[in-house]
Amino acid sequence: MTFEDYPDAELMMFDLADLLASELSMALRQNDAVSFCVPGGTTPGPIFDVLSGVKLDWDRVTVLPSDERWVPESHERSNARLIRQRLLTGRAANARFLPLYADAPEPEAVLDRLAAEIEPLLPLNVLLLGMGADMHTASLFPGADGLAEALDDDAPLLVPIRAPGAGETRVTLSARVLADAMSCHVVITGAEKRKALERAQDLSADEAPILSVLANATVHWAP
Ligand SMILES: O=C1O[C@H](COP(=O)(O)O)[C@@H](O)[C@H](O)[C@H]1O
Repeated sequence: MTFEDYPDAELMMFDLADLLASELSMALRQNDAVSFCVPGGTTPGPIFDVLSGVKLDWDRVTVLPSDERWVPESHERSNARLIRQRLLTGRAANARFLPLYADAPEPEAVLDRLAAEIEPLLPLNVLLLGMGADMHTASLFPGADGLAEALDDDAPLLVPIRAPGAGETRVTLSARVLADAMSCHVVITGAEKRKALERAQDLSADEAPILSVLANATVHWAP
């Protein structure tokens, strides 16, 4: 793991957006089509705001969430909603979006169809992740029903997750899909998450699922 700390969050968001834009640009020079996987939650909005205005061949980029809350896009907790509102606007409106939600009461009914759409995008070219203070990343929650399957080396691409701390049912890209990304960045803010990241080093991936992606990741932290 590489750790980058920044004096303040605003600076970090700009620098990280710039870094992601260069990685996307380099990937677009080497590939006809590029995948860009991004988190939801409360942290990445400012990065999306910057990236949405960057000049890139967005029409050759497929954006997909790292995980999704099983709610329609009209719901305020939908990760797709955040991504559409903050990233897929301005210049980035030309990107293709692959949602991880489909209109079904439970994800199991549509998982195979969603996974078939993800498969051609792998390995992910550029991956941005968040982390919760409970050491979850994407929707790999400690103690979740579905976590063991999602952490397995032979896991399916997409796994349903149900966890007390997660609110609604989730789907998440499995740990192996995230860990295989060509470039992985984790963005976190605040003292609580920094302590959680330090604590994770002494735990197992079951207890601290963030560990499953850290080997090849750069963690970006600001107070
Ligand atoms: O529930 C989620 O949480 C993580 C972390 O979110 P944050 O609000 O603490 O930044 C996020 O990365 C993930 O995509 C989301 O579904």
